[in-house]
Amino acid sequence: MTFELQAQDPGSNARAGKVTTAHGVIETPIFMPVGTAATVKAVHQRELKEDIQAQIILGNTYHLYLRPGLDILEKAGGLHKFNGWDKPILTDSGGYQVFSLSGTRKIIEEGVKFKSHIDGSTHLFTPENVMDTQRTIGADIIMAFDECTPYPCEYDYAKNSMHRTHRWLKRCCERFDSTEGKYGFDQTLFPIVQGSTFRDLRTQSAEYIASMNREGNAIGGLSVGEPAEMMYEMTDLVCSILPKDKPRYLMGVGTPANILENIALGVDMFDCVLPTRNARNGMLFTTQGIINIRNQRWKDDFSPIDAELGGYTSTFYSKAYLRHLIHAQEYLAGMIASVHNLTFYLWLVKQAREQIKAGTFAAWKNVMVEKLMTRL
Ligand SMILES: CC1(C)O[C@@H]2[C@@H](CO[C@@]3(CNc4nc5cc6c(=O)[nH]c(N)nc6cc5[nH]4)OC(C)(C)O[C@@H]23)O1
Repeated sequence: MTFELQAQDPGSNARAGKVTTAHGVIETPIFMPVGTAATVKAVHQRELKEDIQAQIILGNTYHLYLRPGLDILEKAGGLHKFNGWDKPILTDSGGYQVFSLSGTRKIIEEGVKFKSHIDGSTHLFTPENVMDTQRTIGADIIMAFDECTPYPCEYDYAKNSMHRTHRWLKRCCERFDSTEGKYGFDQTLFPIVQGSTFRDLRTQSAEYIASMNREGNAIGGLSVGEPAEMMYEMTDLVCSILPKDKPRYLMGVGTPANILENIALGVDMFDCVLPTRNARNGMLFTTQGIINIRNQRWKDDFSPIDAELGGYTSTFYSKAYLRHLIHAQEYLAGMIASVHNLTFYLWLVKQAREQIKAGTFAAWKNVMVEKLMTRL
């Protein structure tokens, strides 16, 4: 994987770049639709490619390992073959999902013991077997096995957790660097900065992760309930330490405003379940602001969901029709709303990229953040 820095905004730390992987190019800043269990929920691969114009999607080690399982994924020839997505894929290492999904889990030096949220069976994730699992899934970019420190947490817990994550990272690198891709293409391992909301720990973790000199770096332990200002303070500090010539991936972020603010701080890659999760309950992000389509006021509004955005789904269907589908709990409701919200997120980062290349991002961002927060 390579990263080419193409432009830097004069009024902020925003930058535009190009990541090249075995499955194609990613233009940054980029938003990565979350496709947890081999599917971006309710969205066809064709829509992702043509309407949403997604360039990379996420998969999740925890979910894919439990279902459909590694045997099926290997027989399919990896996740790209299994779900038919032939562009780049990034998989999260599962550490976080073990904490957020599996009720029972136990962290030991070896790794994390947990019970499947599907059938209650017990499993042990270790840095080594999570690397092997991600080799089998076959994502272009894979994440180190880490502990996403919960928020809030005591300083001593955050410090011990960070050091364990650093020891796990060393084991991830050793295992990854001594194995090959299983399907004839190269994969890339990103380490993850932790340190919770403590400046000295974040500095220490960013310095350690930077010293590993991997092809890209991730910022973890954020978007876990901390105030937005704290997220921005930690991101700003970590971005000032991570190398400029490597892509920076801020995990689990976020709202449109969070994304623009973090682009201004120097982040290149984002993922979040918000666009698809909110879509399913009728919360739409539009070029004019946020719409709760369930609201009475859209009952007889036959205008397009978002005429400014473009794209088949947001233009062909009306607000009144989508409101009807949501109230009727029709499957098509989630499908239309998900394609719309993801189209909006990809449109937003594309606009940001254009503004950065034009050198006008900083002022544009401030206007956009205000506008995006408007509740219609
Ligand atoms: C914003 C929103 C709506 O996104 C939802 C829900 C709760 O927050 C999210 C998003 N935040 C988030 N922070 C993360 C940190 C790490 C991390 O430190 N390490 C690794 N390996 N993976 C991570 C994945 C992360 N996702 O995390 C789950 C629980 C996946 O659902 C998401 O609030």
